[in-house]
Amino acid sequence: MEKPSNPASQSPILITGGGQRLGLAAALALHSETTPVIVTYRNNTRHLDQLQRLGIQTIHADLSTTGAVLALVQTIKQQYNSLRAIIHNASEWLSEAKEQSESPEMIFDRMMHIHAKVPYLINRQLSPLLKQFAEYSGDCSADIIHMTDFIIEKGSKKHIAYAASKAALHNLTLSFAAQLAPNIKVNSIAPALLMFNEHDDEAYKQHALQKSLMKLAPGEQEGVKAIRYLLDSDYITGRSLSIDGGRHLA
Ligand SMILES: NC(=O)C1=CN([C@@H]2O[C@H](COP(=O)(O)OP(=O)(O)OC[C@H]3O[C@@H](n4cnc5c(N)ncnc54)[C@H](OP(=O)(O)O)[C@@H]3O)[C@@H](O)[C@H]2O)C=CC1
Ligand SMILES: Nc1nc2c(c(=O)[nH]1)N=C([C@H](O)[C@@H](O)CO)CN2
Repeated sequence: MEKPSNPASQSPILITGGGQRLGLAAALALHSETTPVIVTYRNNTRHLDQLQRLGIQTIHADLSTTGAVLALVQTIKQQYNSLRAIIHNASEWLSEAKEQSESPEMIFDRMMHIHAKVPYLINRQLSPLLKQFAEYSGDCSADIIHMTDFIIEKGSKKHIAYAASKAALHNLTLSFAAQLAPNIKVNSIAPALLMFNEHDDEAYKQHALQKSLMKLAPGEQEGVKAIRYLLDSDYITGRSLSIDGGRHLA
């Protein structure tokens, strides 16, 4: 693929893990002629056709190895001079409490890898492309957004490594924000419950809903609104945007 000749107007937003749920909704909401979206996906989902029909570039990338992360970075660098934003959305919610859960070593490594090492490597490798966007566009900064979680503030008995790895991701927000300013803003979005998973039963749902003041599962559009808010801002960097229904007060 040839690199675009008018880079400022064609600097894409890269979303990791965009084949379903929040990543998918963000890709559909943000993709436009002037700011195209690139989505990475691990497993094929029924939504990939829809993304491709809309002109959204889909790149297969199972990011569970360092080699695969570096291969993704190479693919992006070969095709683009600049990027408008990177949204680190790819995630797994592994629990130590499940009966047939993997070994603690495996859980810890997988959580730290996908939530901390992958964003760290991608940010280091691709920040020059984000900086390039800021330079082309004159007065706009580029963005890095880390999807974290409400529980980085209090930990989690059932998702210990997940919580630690999301806390590490928020710490990356602080370091990269300082390192990459003023060309690139770097922020976290920290949701509590956004949406349930298919296998969640009614008892779990009721229990989870009671944890916030708003008693809602607001859905992926609440995440999309937070992403838009940060992309639109000129002044927010090194911060965490909480979307948690007041869970800290419940
Ligand atoms: N949903 C919620 O209520 C909450 C979500 N969040 C955070 O918000 C973000 C979006 O949430 P949600 O949409 O539920 O996320 P999902 O659990 O649906 O995961 C998003 C994507 O990450 C991909 N992924 C996971 N591991 C890898 C890997 N090793 N390599 C490549 N891709 C991978 C998955 O791919 P595949 O389709 O192949 O599995 C999946 O499509 C996440 O970061 C999540 O932690 C935080 C708090 C609450
Ligand atoms: N990658 C994911 N992370 C999280 C999920 C999820 O489905 N995928 N779900 C949650 C829960 O909704 C939780 O916030 C409330 O039960 C957390 N993280």
